[in-house]
Amino acid sequence: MTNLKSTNPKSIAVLGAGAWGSGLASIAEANGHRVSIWSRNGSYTLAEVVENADMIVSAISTKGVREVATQLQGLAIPPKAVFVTATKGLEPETISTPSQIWQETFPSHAVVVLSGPNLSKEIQLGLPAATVVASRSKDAAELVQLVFSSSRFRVYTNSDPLGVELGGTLKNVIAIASGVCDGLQLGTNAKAALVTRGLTEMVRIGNFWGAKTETFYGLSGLGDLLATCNSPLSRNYQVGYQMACGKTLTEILAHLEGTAEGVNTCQVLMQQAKQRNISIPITEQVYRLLQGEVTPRQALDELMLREIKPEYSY
Ligand SMILES: NC(=O)c1ccc[n+]([C@@H]2O[C@H](COP(=O)([O-])OP(=O)(O)OC[C@H]3O[C@@H](n4cnc5c(N)ncnc54)[C@H](O)[C@@H]3O)[C@@H](O)[C@H]2O)c1
Ligand SMILES: O=P(O)(O)OC[C@H](O)CO
Repeated sequence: MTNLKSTNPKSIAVLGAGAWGSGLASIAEANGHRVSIWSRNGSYTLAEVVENADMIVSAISTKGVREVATQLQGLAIPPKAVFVTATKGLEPETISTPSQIWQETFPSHAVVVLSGPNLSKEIQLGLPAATVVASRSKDAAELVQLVFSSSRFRVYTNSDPLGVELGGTLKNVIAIASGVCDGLQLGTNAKAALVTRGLTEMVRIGNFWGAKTETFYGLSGLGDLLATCNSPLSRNYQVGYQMACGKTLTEILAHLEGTAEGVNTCQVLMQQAKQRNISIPITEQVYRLLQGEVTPRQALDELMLREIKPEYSY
C-alpha cells in the first residue's frame, strides 16, 4: 500500500552533521531529494551549501544556533527557502527558542519546527517513527511534511510551533529525572508518577509562554516524553541514570556521545521560574542535583515530602 504524496526533488541544506543532522539528511536523501550537509569541520562552506536551497534544516546544538544564523545572514539565501529547526533547547541569554532565533534573523522566511519522539539511533536502524512539523505557515509545514514523509517516518503537521518546540525541549529535563528514577531502581509506579507529573510541569511552563495545552498531549510532548524517559539511547536519560549510579556530571559529560540539552535547559527554566514564581518542583530537584546541592536520594525525598495538594492546579 503506497498512499504517500510526493513532491518534486528539492535542494535541502542540512546544517549540523551530528547524530540528528545526519539522520534527517538520510531521510530526505532516501526520499530522492538533493541533500548537502554543512558542519563546522566539513569541506563545504555555508555559502556553497545554502546556495539554491529550497529548505535549510538546522540540527545544530542550541549553543551554536545564533552564531550560525548570524553567519548565514550575510549570505545570499534564496528568498523562498524554508527554514526547518530540529534543535531542542533554549538560549540562556535571551530565553529564545531556536525557531525564534531563526525567525528573528530571517523575518521574511517561513520557519518550521520539526520535533517528536525521534531517537536518532533507532531511525538510523530503519525502525518506524513519527514526528511533527509545525509552523505559522501551513504551506511551509506541508512542504516539510512531504519532503520527510516515508513508510518509516510518519510526519504530522501542527499549527502551534511554540508548543511543539517546547515539548521537545522541556521533556529533556524530565528525562534526566527519569534516568535518576531508573538508576535508583525506584520501580514502575514511581516512573509513572514522575513522567505524569513531569508532563503537568511542561504544560504549566508551556502555557506561561503561550503554547497550547493540547500540543503537549501529542507526539512532540507526551510522545517525546515517553520515548526519552524510557530509553537508554537518550543522552538526557543517561545523564540522570549515571548520576544515580554515583558518577559526577563532569565525568558523565566528558564521555557522553553528543549533546544533552536538558542540562542547560534546566538552568534556564530555574532562572525563569524563580523570577516569575512558577512552580516546577521536578525541574528544581534536577537543577539542585546537577549543581551538586543534593544527592539523588535527597532529591527524591524532597519531591515526596512536598506539601500535599490537589492534583490539578495549572
Ligand atoms: N540525537 C537525537 O536523537 C536527536 C533527536 C531529535 C532532536 N535532537 C536535537 O538535535 C540537536 C542536535 O543533536 P545531535 O544529537 O545531533 O547532537 P550532536 O552533538 O551529535 O551534534 C550537534 C551538531 O551541532 C554542531 N554545533 C555545535 N555547536 C556549534 C557551533 N557553535 N557552531 C556550529 N555548529 C555547532 C556540532 O558540530 C554538531 O554537528 C539537539 O538540540 C538535540 O536535542 C537530537
Ligand atoms: O538523546 P536525547 O536525550 O537528546 O533525546 C533525543 C531526542 O530528543 C528524542 O526524541
